[in-house]
Amino acid sequence: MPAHALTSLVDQPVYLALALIILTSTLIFTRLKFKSLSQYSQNPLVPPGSLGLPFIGETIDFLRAQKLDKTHEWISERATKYGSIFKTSLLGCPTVFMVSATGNRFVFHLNDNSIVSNHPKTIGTIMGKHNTLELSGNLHKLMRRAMLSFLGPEMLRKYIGEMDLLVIQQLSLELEGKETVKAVMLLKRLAFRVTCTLLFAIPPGSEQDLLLEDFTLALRGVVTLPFNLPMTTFRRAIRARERICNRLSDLIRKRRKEVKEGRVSLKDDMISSFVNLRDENGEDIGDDVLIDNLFTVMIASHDTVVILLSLLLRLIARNHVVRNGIMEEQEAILKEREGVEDDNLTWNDLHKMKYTWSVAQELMRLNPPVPGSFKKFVKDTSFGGFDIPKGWQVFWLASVTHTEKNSFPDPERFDPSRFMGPSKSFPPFSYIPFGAGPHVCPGNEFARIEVLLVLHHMILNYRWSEMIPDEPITRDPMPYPAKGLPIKLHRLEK
Ligand code: HEM
Repeated sequence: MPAHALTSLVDQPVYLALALIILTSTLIFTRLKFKSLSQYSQNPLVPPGSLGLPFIGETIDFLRAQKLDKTHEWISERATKYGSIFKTSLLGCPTVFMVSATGNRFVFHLNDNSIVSNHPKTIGTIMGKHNTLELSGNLHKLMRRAMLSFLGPEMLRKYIGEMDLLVIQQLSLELEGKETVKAVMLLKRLAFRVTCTLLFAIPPGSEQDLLLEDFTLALRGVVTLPFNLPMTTFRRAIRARERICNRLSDLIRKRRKEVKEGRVSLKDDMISSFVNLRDENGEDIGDDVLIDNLFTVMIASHDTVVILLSLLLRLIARNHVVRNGIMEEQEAILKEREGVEDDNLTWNDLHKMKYTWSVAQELMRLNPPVPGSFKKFVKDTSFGGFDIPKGWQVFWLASVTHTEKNSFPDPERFDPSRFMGPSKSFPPFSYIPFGAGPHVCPGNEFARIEVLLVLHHMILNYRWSEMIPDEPITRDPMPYPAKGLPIKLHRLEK
């Protein structure tokens, strides 16, 4: 899930002039708004820090740091200078950073009347205005419950075998006979296939392929400037979103009919479980809400899992200790399965993958796939002796508390054993790769299973090495290997 987006310029040069005019008018308008928001900085009790240049604030500097994978340093520098709560200004809005577990707790515990999501316009447009992250109150609870009925342990146990089969099929389709492959693209196709097949019951084949094409176009719209003009990335993304929504709308209609005729049960897939949802007054909640929420699941289950898996494959290629540890654990599981009738991995097998998951957890500590996101205060509030005015935003972020010395001794060291054994507990809100509070990720278990299955089959069948030594991570804004992680494959003899 993107933390924020403002990194690429409009892609058609003919629009540059027009874009500048729109940008200038937006700047003038936003500057007025900014002026009224930043006047609060005269208040000596607002957090210390610098609002930077008028309107632009520190946005350019922040984006540059992000692109170079130096966000952590950017924040730590200011935290050292001003303390664990400081102000800056990003994207035309005074912004507070709270770099402590207590700051995280404060932000995640505030209720809907005090704080709301504040994603950039591109995200709202592409995910839809009813997307789960923007919802609050009863409607949010209703949609989350419906999602969790599919993403909770009871259902996961049911479809582990199916997910295992899908992973095996997709890996053999992608890797059979290949000596090199771009891992990020492979993982994107795999993750999309798993979500569509298991959660939406859209069978693999041409329909999924067409959806993936549109999905890829739509995602590009999240990380561009929001100029809805012909031939821009944003316009193409909006069109792609419309086609996906039409398809989801057809599927909702079809499933509603099938459920009514008793041909499909509400427990068969997420779309079926959505079709009969009613609000607290028994009213239909509208297909537009259902569509936006299904599309949110499609997006939320994609880059997150792909980033984690890409970074894991990169790590395994680089670190022999980690590779050997995972290999040993997975071989032991394979051995224990000898003579077992069930062809596919089970819930029980996954629970034995403790070291493998600890590696993933430690990787998410140092490189959270969702580094953080914006929320906005809708009421004047105060924290740690500072006033935070209504209208200011806060950027909650995982990465800094993930390297807090008191919670994680020797924080820069990669050490999966932090997550193993009974004494692994960290202070609440210090480790938050899946967020926290009312919007905490409902797909964390689904993600865990998908990641473990892919690693199991990859490590037992292949050895791989990076084709670009020391390929860096870039944040555009998601933390991906900069060149898509091309790898050289060597199939292991059985
Ligand atoms: C490694 C994988 C994943 C990571 C690191 C991750 C992380 C997160 C984070 C940090 C949030 C909170 C965002 C916020 O508060 O602004 C979130 C929300 C969400 N995630 Fe995940 N996620 C992952 C996988 C998944 C998967 C596989 C699914 C679905 C199958 C999913 C579905 C969602 C949904 C629907 C939300 C919004 C929840 C709400 O607003 O109530 N995520 N995720």
